[in-house]
Amino acid sequence: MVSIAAEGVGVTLDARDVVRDVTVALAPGTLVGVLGPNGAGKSTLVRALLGLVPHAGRVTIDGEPRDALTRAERARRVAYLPQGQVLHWPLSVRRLVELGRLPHLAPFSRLSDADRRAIDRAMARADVAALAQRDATTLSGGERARVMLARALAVEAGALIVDEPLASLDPAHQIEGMELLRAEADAGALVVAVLHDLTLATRFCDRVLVLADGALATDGAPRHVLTPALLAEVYGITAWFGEGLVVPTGRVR
Ligand SMILES: Nc1ncnc2c1ncn2[C@@H]1O[C@H](COP(=O)(O)OP(=O)(O)OP(=O)(O)O)[C@@H](O)[C@H]1O
Repeated sequence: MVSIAAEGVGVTLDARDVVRDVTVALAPGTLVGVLGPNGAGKSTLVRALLGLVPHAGRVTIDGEPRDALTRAERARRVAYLPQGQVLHWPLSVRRLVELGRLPHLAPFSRLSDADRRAIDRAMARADVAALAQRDATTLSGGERARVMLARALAVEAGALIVDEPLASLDPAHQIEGMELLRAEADAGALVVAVLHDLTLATRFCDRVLVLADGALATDGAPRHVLTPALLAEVYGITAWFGEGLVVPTGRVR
């Protein structure tokens, strides 16, 4: 069980405040969507939580200051799938997913049976077992996205932070991806997912943080906070709401 809390987190890049004074407490067993328009600061916020970008304010993991944990300890507690990763080396898919076990390995040690089982589980859950021997640089965008998700799952961390994990996935794999994140949360993990799809966020997330211009515009259960007024204000769109669907229908003039 892993919890993450941010207090007054702010990020300034090129003299611009791209994340502004964000305070949130993220509990184990929840699937939290991070929403907001392009450039709102979603990726930068999750990178700040992970300590990958210098920031103002405080971040704690399980109540301990994040920076008091070693890099390996952080990596074992919080797995991260960055946005749009590019692969440079011709590794097999299996080898790539194996990299997810690195935080668990002592220097120069080999994978244990437990590591291999974790890799098998992650590959099965992300539906990439059939790709195991493929050169990862030859995968389609959607296949690559699922392999990267498998690598993050292979960590078997208590918290999983995924940045646009559904990008390039076909509709069936998008739903499967969200079901998988939901199952992780139901099994006790804290899952934080940067998302663009309002319907999937509404259907699967317990809570959404909506960012606008770097600041939290709202934070709560999607069905309560994703209102026509909020979508107009934050995204500049109109939307049709019904049966758990939120379908953008036009732009606010
Ligand atoms: N290294 C950087 N230097 C300067 N500005 C940056 C840097 N990285 C990001 N930004 C800017 O910070 C803002 C927030 O970027 P971020 O990637 O966090 O947005 P986002 O909400 O994740 O967007 P998207 O939905 O397009 O992925 C953007 O305006 C971006 O151009």
